[in-house]
Amino acid sequence: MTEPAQSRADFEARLRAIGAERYHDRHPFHVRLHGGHCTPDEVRAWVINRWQYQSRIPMKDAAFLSRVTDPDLRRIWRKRIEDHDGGRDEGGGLRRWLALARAVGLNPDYVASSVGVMPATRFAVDAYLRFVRDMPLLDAVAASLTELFAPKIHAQRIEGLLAHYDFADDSSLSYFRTRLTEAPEDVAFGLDYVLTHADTREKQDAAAAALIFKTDVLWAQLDALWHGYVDGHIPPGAWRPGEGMALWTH
Ligand SMILES: O=C(O)c1cc(C(=O)O)c2c(n1)C(=O)C(=O)c1cc(C(=O)O)[nH]c1-2
Repeated sequence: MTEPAQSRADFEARLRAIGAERYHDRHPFHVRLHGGHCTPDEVRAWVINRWQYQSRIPMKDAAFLSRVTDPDLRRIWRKRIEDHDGGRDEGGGLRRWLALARAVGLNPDYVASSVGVMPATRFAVDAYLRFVRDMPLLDAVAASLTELFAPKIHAQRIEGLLAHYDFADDSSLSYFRTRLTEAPEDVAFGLDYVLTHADTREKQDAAAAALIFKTDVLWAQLDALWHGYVDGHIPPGAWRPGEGMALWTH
């Protein structure tokens, strides 16, 4: 027998509890990064691998849009692609991420090529893209709700990086500052969508499972980073310190 649906408030509390327990702000790599304990090469490895996630986000949002029949939903959702891609002249989040790459001494063209990304990162990011392409739209929106917890980690990151690393300044960290205003708008819509459309216990369970899946996508990327660059087990083909550096730093 299926259980009755949870109330809106209880279901929201359930989703938030998933973040409190499983979001990647609790991962030891982020504690190390924000606490100033990463070596410059560990920071570079993070920037290179995280590019894979950033660069696929607009592709997963395009996959989502390609399945939406409601023009109102498409109109709201397409902002996400615009935030990351921006206009031809000013660019968007992706270009801001490459400014961070340059600030940590990497050649942005090397980072943008994704050549040095670890296999585990590719698999995790690809799993997210496929999930959004293949699963019910409600689950796909629910998976994006990790962004509920992102403003906190972005604020911690700005503070931690500014306090501990020479490369950190307003321009190199502009990606995170911009997300502080972009993400809350997206997530307010996404949360309302999920709370409204998950109107049976079965759909609520599926949405909660989607959010857990997404926290795993994020966590697994940092596990791989730790294994590769803190413990020193760099997989074949992945970036090795010294590769992909800018010819000059500023
Ligand atoms: O720095 C982070 O910890 C972090 C996490 C997440 C997230 O929770 O998925 C996103 C972002 N940043 C981010 O910048 C971003 O644009 C973004 C989009 C999405 C998504 O699932 O659509 N998540 C995230």
